[in-house]
Amino acid sequence: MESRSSSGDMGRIASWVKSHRPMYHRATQHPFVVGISDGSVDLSAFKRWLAQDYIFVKEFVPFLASVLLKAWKHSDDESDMEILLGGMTSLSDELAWFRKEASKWDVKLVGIAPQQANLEYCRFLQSLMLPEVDYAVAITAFWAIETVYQESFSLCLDSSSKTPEELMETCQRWGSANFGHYCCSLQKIADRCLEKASSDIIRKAEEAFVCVLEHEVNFWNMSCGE
Ligand SMILES: Cc1ncc(CN)c(N)n1
Repeated sequence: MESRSSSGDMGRIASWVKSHRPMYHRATQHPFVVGISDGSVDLSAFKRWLAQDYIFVKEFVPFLASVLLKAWKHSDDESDMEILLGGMTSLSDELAWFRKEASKWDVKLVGIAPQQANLEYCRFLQSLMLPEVDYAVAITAFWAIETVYQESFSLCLDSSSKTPEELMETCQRWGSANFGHYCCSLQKIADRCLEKASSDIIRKAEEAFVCVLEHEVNFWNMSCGE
């Protein structure tokens, strides 16, 4: 595990992205996303992802509420609340967008069972919602979850990508520069919290980061039908 001193001026988060590069790459450049960006995506995989991600995002709302509660209790910077409240607003938009997108693709959202990888990811979110989980750990996980989607979908907006027109809205939702700025704000919060954290909390935050990457890879695999 890399310490701040051995990573020079780099923040803790950037140093973890560097030290876990292969896993980070697997989560952010998964064949599912590469398939969207080169136009080879299997639309039945996209539809499966859409229905499963709707279930995930519904679980993500109480998780963000728990992060907000921790910020309210423990943060020494009032702007954290503003940034997280902005995140809550975009989640509300996101849920409405899923319903609209599902009707466009004729995908059923009601009565759909979460698949194993989704269930495990949601269980992980629930474990992070416990009051004993430190704010630094929860905000690190939150940053990682949002950032995997930002990095993944921004790949599909590259000028060299061949993303199908009907999937562009999906890619813009998470791949836009705006969403990128939001992820940078989350990274700054996480770095600030980690600067003051004990070595035990830092270790737990790094573990949470790696766990998010593993769950994201499993979620993409599940969407591909594996
Ligand atoms: C599985 C997953 N990871 C991240 C995101 C981005 N909120 C999402 N919607 N779904």
